Amino acid sequence: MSVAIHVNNVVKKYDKGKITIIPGLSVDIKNGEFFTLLGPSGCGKTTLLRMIAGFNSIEAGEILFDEQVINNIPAHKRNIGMVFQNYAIFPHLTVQQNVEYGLKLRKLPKAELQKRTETIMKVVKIDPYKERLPEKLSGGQQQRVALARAIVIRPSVLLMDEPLSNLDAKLRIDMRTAIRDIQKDVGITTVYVTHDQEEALAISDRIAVMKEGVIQQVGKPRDIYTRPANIFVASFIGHSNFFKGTIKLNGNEKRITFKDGYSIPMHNLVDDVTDGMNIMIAIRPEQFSVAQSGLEAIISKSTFLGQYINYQVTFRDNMNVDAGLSCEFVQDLSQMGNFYEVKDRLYLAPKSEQINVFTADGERSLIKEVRKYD
Ligand SMILES: Nc1ncnc2c1ncn2[C@@H]1O[C@H](COP(=O)(O)OP(=O)(O)OP(=O)(O)O)[C@@H](O)[C@H]1O
Repeated sequence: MSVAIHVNNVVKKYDKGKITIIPGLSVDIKNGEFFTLLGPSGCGKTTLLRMIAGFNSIEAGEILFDEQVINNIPAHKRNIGMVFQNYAIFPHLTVQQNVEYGLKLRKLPKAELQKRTETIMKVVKIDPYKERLPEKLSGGQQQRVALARAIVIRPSVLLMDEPLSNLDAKLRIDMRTAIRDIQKDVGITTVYVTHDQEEALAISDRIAVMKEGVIQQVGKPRDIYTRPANIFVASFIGHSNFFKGTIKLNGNEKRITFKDGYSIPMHNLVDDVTDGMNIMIAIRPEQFSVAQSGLEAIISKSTFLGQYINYQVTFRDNMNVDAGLSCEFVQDLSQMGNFYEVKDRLYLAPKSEQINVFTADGERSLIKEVRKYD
């Protein structure tokens, strides 16, 4: 029923071939996986999703569902369920009629049609409203109807394009949990498009981070957050503070040195490095600890966030890259020592086993572990 999706070197051009949006993209999506395409606006997420759906032509390469090439199979024969941002449910049909619509088109026997409709309305928790028209439902309920209508036909693949972006913040969080639970319940291969990194991290089995039609990294949410493949991913997912530095090799010892001369051991975490090599260092706010020695910083702002305090700091000699931008570290209240005030001076020691190191141009991680996610 559900299938794996193989995208092999696909190319998408618009404007009679004058503009290339996707220059040659490959990715394998596993059967039953919740797979998210994440990237900034205009990077080609929707374009790729529409190629899988059959609404966009494919200029080169091929897309397969399991072993079958689908390039030339029209959209309505690909057995796909789709959910969009604007729900796209029929306003003149009740909830139940909306859900059973696709089954009627497929001329299912009445008993089977009723059974499937009832089951799916219970799964997505819309059965109490089955007689209502969509206008009498909240946004979240309407989106559940759209989801039920997409999965009741038992599609091979479920495609979702920013399905939560019309909902308010709290409902978005409730719905993303619901979508994730329902997807696991039904076990259907799902490709989900969003530009919201927090949503992607919360909902996905794996994420492909895209930039200008090119996949930058594919991986589990935790791996992408902890071991980004390049500076684009490190800055797009979560917050990172960036510093320039150099590699120091001394026998078997590998260290990184910051601009002010402070250095820390990198043990065997980095490879493919040479002595004196220029690098870019990315440190997340939670990857600093306050210590006796480290990078000298002055607190410029402190924000109490309940579980955490977030401090904005400036470093001595403005040594961080983009010194004009806020540089942050956070203190977990459960491990709280001192509180700090604006203008306090302190030393921040990077946790060397957690931080990330890249080539000077930011294009490639030098952390050995990243390779295993390729
Ligand atoms: N039919 C079209 N003709 C020409 N250019 C198009 C067409 N559709 C999309 N584009 C362009 O292709 C690029 C990628 O668009 P796409 O909608 O895939 O991006 P996206 O990553 O989904 O962005 P968003 O998050 O804003 O929806 C954009 O620059 C867009 O302007």
